[in-house]
Amino acid sequence: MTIDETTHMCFACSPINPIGLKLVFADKGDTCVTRFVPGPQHQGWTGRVHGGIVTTLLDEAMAQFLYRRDETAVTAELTVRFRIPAPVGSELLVEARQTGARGRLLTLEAKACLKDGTVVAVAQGKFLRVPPDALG
Ligand SMILES: CCCCCCCC(=O)SCCNC(=O)CCNC(=O)[C@H](O)C(C)(C)COP(=O)(O)OP(=O)(O)OC[C@H]1O[C@@H](n2cnc3c(N)ncnc32)[C@H](O)[C@@H]1OP(=O)(O)O
Repeated sequence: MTIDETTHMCFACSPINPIGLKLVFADKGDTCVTRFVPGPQHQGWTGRVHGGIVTTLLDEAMAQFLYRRDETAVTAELTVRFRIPAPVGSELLVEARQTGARGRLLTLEAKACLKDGTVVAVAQGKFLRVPPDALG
């Protein structure tokens, strides 16, 4: 399945969604990676990035890992551990990798780090394969 870059409006990765994060991904070894600098519009408590935004980064990195490997799958379950507050204005490095596959169930993990390597949050994701036409 290939996404039409000119029309898709994914909040996380569309280049044309006006309020989206506009994430750009790359494969690095056995991981899928992206970088994001959260702005003041992404905060929850003052100065801290909203946990939902951090979760979106982690979820999308895992989803992109699969998409880039021709898997059509959706997030079925997601667990996030927020280790430290993510400061507004500091670049986050996000990477995802696959940890398993059994039938339709694919398991992945992702982490978001500051530039110095400090881990901000980690996630475990379960994704279920669906038919390509289920994703429009
Ligand atoms: C390019 C990137 C694009 C961006 C994408 C970003 C990622 C996303 O946001 S995806 C959107 C968010 N997620 C969704 O919308 C998913 C919503 N949920 C669904 O569509 C369905 O519940 C779906 C497809 C996950 C499962 O439904 P369905 O296909 O009917 O399967 P279902 O019958 O419930 O389960 C099938 C099997 O999987 C198992 N299963 C289902 N969920 C889980 C789970 N969380 N953990 C373990 N097993 C599970 C079931 O137990 C069942 O096992 P078995 O066959 O042995 O009985």
